[in-house]
Amino acid sequence: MPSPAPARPEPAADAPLLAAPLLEVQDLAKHYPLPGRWFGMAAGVRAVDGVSFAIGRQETFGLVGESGSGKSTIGRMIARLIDPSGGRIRFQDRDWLALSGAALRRERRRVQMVFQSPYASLDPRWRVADIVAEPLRTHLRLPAAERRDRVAELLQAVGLDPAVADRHPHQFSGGQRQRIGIARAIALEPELLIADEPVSALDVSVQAQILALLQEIKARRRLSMLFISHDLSVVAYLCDRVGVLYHGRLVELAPTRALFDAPRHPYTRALLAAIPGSGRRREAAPPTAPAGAAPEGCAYAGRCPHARDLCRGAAPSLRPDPAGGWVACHRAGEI
Ligand SMILES: Nc1ncnc2c1ncn2[C@@H]1O[C@H](COP(=O)(O)OP(=O)(O)OP(=O)(O)O)[C@@H](O)[C@H]1O
Repeated sequence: MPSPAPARPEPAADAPLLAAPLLEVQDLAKHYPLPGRWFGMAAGVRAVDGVSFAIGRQETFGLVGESGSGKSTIGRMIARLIDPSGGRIRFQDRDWLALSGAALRRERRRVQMVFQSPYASLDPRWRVADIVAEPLRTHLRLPAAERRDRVAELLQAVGLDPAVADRHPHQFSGGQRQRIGIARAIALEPELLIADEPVSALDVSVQAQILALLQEIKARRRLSMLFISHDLSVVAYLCDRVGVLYHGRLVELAPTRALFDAPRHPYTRALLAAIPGSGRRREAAPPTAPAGAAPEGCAYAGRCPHARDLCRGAAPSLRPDPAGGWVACHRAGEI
């Protein structure tokens, strides 16, 4: 018999949503069964587990967490590249998960992704012009001459000379390739850009340039952005608010400044302390997200210096914090 899913805490009724958001994610989940086992949820990986947040118009929302915490899975579910196991996504007040077939193909242009690796995400056989023009051809069916003009415009918008349109990706540096990826992502004038670790494969020297480009494009085109990163210092530069993920769950969500000035969750504190030169005292071992099924209690209890029996027995839900953010910690009020 497949084992039943263990009881999960209900999300707080007043989960961190906004008055008139562009995107609203509620109780989102993605569970993967472990290979060779019965498909009982308890036996699988809870890659994402009951995540709720919203992104406002022209807001940049950061999702931060260690490798394996579920960041990319959330981004890919919002972009409709993979289907959730549960939960709801509303985009512009519409049921985003109800879209299928032609309607999905038509609507998904509103949400576009910039991927981590500018090496893997660009087909080496294609010319830059074809890479950037591809969404224009398939979604808008623009005639060739208009496509050429539009490609030139897009290359300029990302700081590239339109004369490079005839070259192939291998003729560019990593930073330039990421610019090409950004040009392709904005070609259809999306309303939400999902940037999944867009600078982590790049040399440190070019990371700042790409972040500045994303910031400029976001402001000029009045986009909203979901910015995914394992690096809190990068998130601090770009994001208005930040959600901290641990083991598939949001453990803290707050305006960026508040999160950095007064982190509430012990995991957020550990992440901040791990930033070189942060001057923060380390409270626990460097944070790494454990693989496998979450324990019944708080997933962070095993490495949390503040954990008590309560933390090991029941998972805390995300609750509003008097300081203005949201935190999922039984002891947030005491520590
Ligand atoms: N197709 C899949 N089948 C099984 N497990 C998966 C699959 N995709 C992701 N996972 C698991 O889901 C969890 C979350 O993965 P995800 O890639 O979303 O994390 P992440 O925070 O983006 O990490 P990274 O930065 O390393 O990509 C991980 O434990 C991962 O192994």
